[in-house]
Amino acid sequence: MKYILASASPRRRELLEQIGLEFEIIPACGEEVIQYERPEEVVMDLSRQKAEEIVKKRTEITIPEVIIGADTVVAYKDTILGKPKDKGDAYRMISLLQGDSHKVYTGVTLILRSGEKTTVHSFFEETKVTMYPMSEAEREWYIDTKEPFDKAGGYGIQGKCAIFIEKISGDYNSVVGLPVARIYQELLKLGVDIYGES
Ligand SMILES: Cc1cn([C@H]2C[C@H](O)[C@@H](COP(=O)(O)OP(=O)(O)OP(=O)(O)O)O2)c(=O)[nH]c1=O
Repeated sequence: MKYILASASPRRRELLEQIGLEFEIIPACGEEVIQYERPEEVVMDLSRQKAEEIVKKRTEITIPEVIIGADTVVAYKDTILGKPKDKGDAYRMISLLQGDSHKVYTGVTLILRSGEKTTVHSFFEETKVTMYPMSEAEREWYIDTKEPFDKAGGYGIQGKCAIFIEKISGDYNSVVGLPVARIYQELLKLGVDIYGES
């Protein structure tokens, strides 16, 4: 089985490396078109768009393959937060999230291709994250670390923002960008055992 990660995210790459999977990276570069309101639908749909873009690029396949697409957003009350566009946007996001709880959604689409058969399987993980209150000076300091800019919700739980995380409920790796345990379980359901392969 060949595994392809349809992502340019270094965090997703590191998480797949961490579990010992051998895989190729083919980032999806198409524009993400949001057409849903509920965060779980948004992330599943965007993850499918990313994985399907790679399927279209690979018309001739010689061995069975699994393509993995993923997308992460932060939801605070009715607001969905993607990546901040600029410093002001990052400040707005971190101000919204500090001193309260929010949810992080990561959607994953696995596309299994073997012979003539293609199986598309999407799912999502929801993780609740609670942040301590942050003073204005702390928010400014955090934005100056530049960490917020390529991350949904404008923070990285795995970086300096860790000092502001009071608690989480759910999968930590999903917040970082890829729920590897759930992916393993879902692959098993599809009949793919990444460690049992000969
Ligand atoms: C909330 C949070 C998000 N993130 C990251 C994970 C994702 O990389 C990013 C959300 O953006 P995404 O659009 O999901 O992914 P991406 O653009 O980085 O990569 P690609 O589309 O090529 O797969 O935010 C963290 O690293 N830490 C966090 O705590």
